[in-house]
Amino acid sequence: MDSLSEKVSVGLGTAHIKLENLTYSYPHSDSQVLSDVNLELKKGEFVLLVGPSGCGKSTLVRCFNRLIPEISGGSFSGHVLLQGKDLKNEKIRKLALEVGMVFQNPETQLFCMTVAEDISFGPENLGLPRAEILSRVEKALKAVRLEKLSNHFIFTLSGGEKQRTAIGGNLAMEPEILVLDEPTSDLDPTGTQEVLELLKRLNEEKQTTLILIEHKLDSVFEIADRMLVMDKGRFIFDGKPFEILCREEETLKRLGIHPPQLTEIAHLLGMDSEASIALSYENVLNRLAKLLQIPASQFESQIEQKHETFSSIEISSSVETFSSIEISSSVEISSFIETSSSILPSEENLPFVRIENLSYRLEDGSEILKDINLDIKSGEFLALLGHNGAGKTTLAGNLIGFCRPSGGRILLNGKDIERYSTAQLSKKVGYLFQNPDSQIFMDSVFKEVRFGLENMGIPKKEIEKLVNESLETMELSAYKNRHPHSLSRGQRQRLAVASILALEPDLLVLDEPTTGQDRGHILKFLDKIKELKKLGKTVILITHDMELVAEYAERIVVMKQGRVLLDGPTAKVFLSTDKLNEAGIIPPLLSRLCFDLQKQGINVPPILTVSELKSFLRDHCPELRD
Ligand SMILES: Nc1ncnc2c1ncn2[C@@H]1O[C@H](COP(=O)(O)OP(=O)(O)OP(=O)(O)O)[C@@H](O)[C@H]1O
Ligand SMILES: Nc1ncnc2c1ncn2[C@@H]1O[C@H](COP(=O)(O)OP(=O)(O)OP(=O)(O)O)[C@@H](O)[C@H]1O
Repeated sequence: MDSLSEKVSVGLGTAHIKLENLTYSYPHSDSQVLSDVNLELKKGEFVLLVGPSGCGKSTLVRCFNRLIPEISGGSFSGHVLLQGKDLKNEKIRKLALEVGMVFQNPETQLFCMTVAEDISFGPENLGLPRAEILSRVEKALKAVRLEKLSNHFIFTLSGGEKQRTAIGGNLAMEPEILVLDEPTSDLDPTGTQEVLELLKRLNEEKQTTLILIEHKLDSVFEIADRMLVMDKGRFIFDGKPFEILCREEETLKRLGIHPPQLTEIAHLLGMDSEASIALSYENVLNRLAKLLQIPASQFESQIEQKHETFSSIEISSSVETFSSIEISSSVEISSFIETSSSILPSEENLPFVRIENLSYRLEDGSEILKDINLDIKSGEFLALLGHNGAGKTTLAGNLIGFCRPSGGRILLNGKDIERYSTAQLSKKVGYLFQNPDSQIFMDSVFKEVRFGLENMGIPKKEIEKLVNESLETMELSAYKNRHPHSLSRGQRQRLAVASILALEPDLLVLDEPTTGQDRGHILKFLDKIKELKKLGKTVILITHDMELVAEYAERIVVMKQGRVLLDGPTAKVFLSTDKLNEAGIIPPLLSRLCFDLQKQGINVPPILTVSELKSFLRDHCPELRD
């Protein structure tokens, strides 16, 4: 046992969960996914499990209820003990009642017809009295805000609504141990905050032992007691989250695990070395306010500069927009438009995409999309945001011709999309499904990427080259002969992205493409998308990750209950906090800081990224220059 494993295995009293020398390989595979893992978790601990995509996190937690090796097969050695009891003779059915598990893909665990039936399934299996079952279901529905959808059919739910149902089902079981594998990946920011607060309460009030796997550390590092970092099937760090994040920043970044913005900013301000100051939003805000007591005049020129760049994006819809923003063209954006318009000649000078009075109704008459009007230019990078169930995926479905509008129309290059054949449309528009498993269907990684290209009539040699390039970009070359379903969730997501990227369509509609990815892979992938944008490709990114929106999108469209609520340049939209709140969106940390500084009369320009903050502070705070 190495020194780190020794440290990890030290615990007090009887461990709630104990792993002894756990080693595991999947069937038909020589490589060990878990290598001699030792761990003790105490009752009531709240543990954050992080690590790069494919390092073995999901594999590890599946050993806690014997899904591995019972269901998966493979070569397993070592022991898993639950309160001292070795699980090797336990039945999965029984363990499922003791160890709750929210899986990465909610669809794998929802099997009843309606939301309420699914949530009551667990308590019914516990043999509880009817009144207790009903009370638990009611509480769980409330906790995950699904009261209004309790009788809805599971298959009609949006991605986030399914994730909420899966979490609700586990809450209703009230297990002593709850494992959550990226439970908030499909939730809107408000939903994410609610679920995390709920977990914290569960942990404090019921002493539930929690193991939370997350790639996005911003909201979770403050609430967990302990952080375990995995790489290549073993633990490499174990300790208090904030300490690890500060002490091991370089190693973590190399692994693709990026520190939360709050710790990055605290580091920038030198606060991490001051033991007397707790790391909190308020303390960071106060420190910035103190540093930035600068006369307003110094900022005016900067604000103007920012607005010039922002104003380059035309605001098109009839919905509420930011009238204060002038509409003119910036050099950078207009050059994209020139490039793209020479590639994609548009009829009658129309924008690349025009959505006119679009509505979409279900058979029962309920209106999912209401009077949507949007113009999207070639080369724009637009983020489509909104609460779970707002209608984002439905709008995407209309754009790609999966759903037929009930009213209005969509023009692509000036031509109604109904006049395109499916083949023509699929060459122009690439759609990445919210759930990668909905689009993966070949039996090897290579064939999966090749499939779309073959249908485009490209010569064989050229296809091979394009497939290899695409796999290389998404760091999947090592897996090219593997069956896609033997990949980790993050790897499958990257495969789905690789298949779309290889086709280089004019319009890329990416429905939550970053789910299940570590930060390192996300940034590489979005940098690639940025390159495509420079070639005039248009990008619509549906996401709940506001930091990425701040970093990459020029324009934001916010939807609320089937309508467009806001439409404008990124920095401006993020300062519209009240409206965003209505749509379940919490602006990224830096926008919130700017907003709160402005409220204190400090005239900062809208800052969206840590590097923008860095250069701003370098210019205005001489004491921070080193
Ligand atoms: N059924 C399988 N057969 C073979 N290899 C598998 C199988 N399932 C997973 N693997 C491999 O095991 C490794 C660990 O996968 P796992 O799902 O545990 O990773 P992870 O850390 O949870 O990743 P992510 O963050 O992407 O979800 C990956 O390299 C994956 O390709
Ligand atoms: N066939 C259907 N029957 C009933 N309701 C439906 C159907 N299809 C979609 N809906 C409802 O329409 C609403 C919009 O769904 P959509 O998937 O477009 O939302 P979304 O904004 O993409 O959500 P998320 O962020 O959770 O993915 C949801 O409330 C969903 O339950």
